[in-house]
Amino acid sequence: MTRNTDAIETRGLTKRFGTEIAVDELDLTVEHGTVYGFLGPNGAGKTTTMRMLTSLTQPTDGEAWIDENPVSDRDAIRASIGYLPEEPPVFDELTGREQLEYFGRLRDLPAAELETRIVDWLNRFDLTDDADKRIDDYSKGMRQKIGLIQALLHEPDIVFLDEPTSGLDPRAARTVLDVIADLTDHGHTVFLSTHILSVVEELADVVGVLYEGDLVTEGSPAALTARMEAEEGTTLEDVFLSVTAERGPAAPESVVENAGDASDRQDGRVEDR
Ligand SMILES: Nc1ncnc2c1ncn2[C@@H]1O[C@H](COP(=O)(O)OP(=O)(O)OP(=O)(O)O)[C@@H](O)[C@H]1O
Repeated sequence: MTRNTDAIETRGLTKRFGTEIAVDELDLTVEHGTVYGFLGPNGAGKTTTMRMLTSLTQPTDGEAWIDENPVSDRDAIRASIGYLPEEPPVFDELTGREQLEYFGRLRDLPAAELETRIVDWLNRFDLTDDADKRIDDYSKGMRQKIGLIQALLHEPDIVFLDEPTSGLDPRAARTVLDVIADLTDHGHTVFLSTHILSVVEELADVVGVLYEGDLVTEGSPAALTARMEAEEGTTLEDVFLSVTAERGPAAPESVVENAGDASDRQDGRVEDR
């Protein structure tokens, strides 16, 4: 893929629910063919951001583009994106295979091609033997696998994954990580939200940490850990705990103002925005 535009761009993207600000003037740029690891504590605004980027909820303010198309233009971005939300959107009364066939038809995939892809994906996720069972008889992990296949079936340029390894056994989780690596090898972009930091450490080109709707730090995993001063063995978990530490009276404004410079680190906190 040789395009000059970014896969995802947001400027001042904001979502309010009543008086609560879930996402606060978010500026993000995600390049094509990369994995963006989107971290943050519970309630930080990650899902809300992904729902705005996939056109499932409208921003209160600001703008966002997928591959140069504004997210408000749902038809324009539909073919380019795949989304695995926290709860996979599946019909309990269908079998796994029927669910994927239904979804593939919605995406206008030619019948023969659709069948080939379904067989391949079911096989890859070890679901072939259960493909003709109703989804309401599936385990959480099996539903998750169907949701993930559904997000990838139409081979979208940009994939949004919310906790993709949730409920998966170690072998299936490894398959997911391999799939994500394959996607970027083929020029696709992955926007990945997870609480499993080892996944991000392994896969992400860039990590952004959201805290109370603000992007409090961003960089490659190596750069973020290096920024925590030259402490041997600093992990992404240390960075996460540092930048998402409760903001209270003991956290002076200057920490935020001087952000980005490890020498300005105070109270064990590092912020670059
Ligand atoms: N539909 C809604 N109505 C009201 N408030 C909402 C709604 N959706 C989200 N929120 C609020 O917005 C904030 C961000 O929620 P969001 O689900 O985006 O967080 P998250 O980072 O995805 O959290 P988690 O890691 O727990 O999934 C929270 O305070 C949440 O209560």
